[in-house]
Amino acid sequence: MGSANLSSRLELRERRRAIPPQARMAAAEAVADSLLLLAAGPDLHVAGYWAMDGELPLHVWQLKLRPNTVYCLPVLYEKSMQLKFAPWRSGDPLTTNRFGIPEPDLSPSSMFDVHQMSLIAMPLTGFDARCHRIGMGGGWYDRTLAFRQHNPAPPLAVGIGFDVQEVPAIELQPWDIPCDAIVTETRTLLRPST
Ligand SMILES: Nc1nc2c(c(=O)[nH]1)N(C=O)[C@@H](CNc1ccc(C(=O)N[C@@H](CCC(=O)O)C(=O)O)cc1)CN2
Ligand SMILES: Nc1ncnc2c1ncn2[C@@H]1O[C@H](COP(=O)(O)OP(=O)(O)OP(=O)(O)O)[C@@H](O)[C@H]1O
Repeated sequence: MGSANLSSRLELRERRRAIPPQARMAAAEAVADSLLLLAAGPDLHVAGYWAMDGELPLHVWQLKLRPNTVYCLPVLYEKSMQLKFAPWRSGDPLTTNRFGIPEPDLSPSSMFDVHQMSLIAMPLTGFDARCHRIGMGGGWYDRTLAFRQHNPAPPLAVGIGFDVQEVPAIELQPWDIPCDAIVTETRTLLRPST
């Protein structure tokens, strides 16, 4: 996750939680429209997340997706310590993972591998103008997207966060996978090409 230490990660999570409900709802609307512009093709598989701990909610985006786009949630696949992606629609059964986050209740064989995804929206704890990200510290997205170190998109890796989560500069660690884009309630940042 770069140079941010534990206390700044906690501080950034605190900032995220402090967003008032109305601003949070408005942000969910704005981010939905920006995400729809980023992934516009037919028959897409896209991944969101079940927002918790003040994360920017993606339910508006999910509701606005084209009918042939498959919305998925991340699932912890302990065998490889990577994420798989499971299709989920409102009403489908859920279970909870070891962090207490809801996951679709499906067998791993019905889940999608990262290579089958077109776009993965990742919750940010912090980000900088170069599209470097700080996550929750588990390394789940970094391990899952490690092949992107040497391969182009897809999947497009899109960080989602509020403007207040921006920090001056995040130093990349060798395993860090930068975002291709970061979407906030006011902006879409595209990663500089160098
Ligand atoms: N909504 C959401 N889903 C997600 C993530 C996420 O950050 N947000 N993940 C992103 O990687 C993955 C899960 N990784 C996670 C890693 C750490 C913690 C976490 O809350 N750690 C707590 C300690 C929780 C505990 O052990 O009981 C903490 O640091 O306070 C959560 C998720 C996949 N799904
Ligand atoms: N490709 C990888 N191979 C092996 N271990 C990795 C890899 N990527 C990350 N890790 C491990 O994960 C740990 C946490 O990484 P980091 O602090 O960057 O997480 P994060 O990016 O904030 O979390 P997340 O990716 O879940 O949002 C690292 O210390 C590292 O040990």
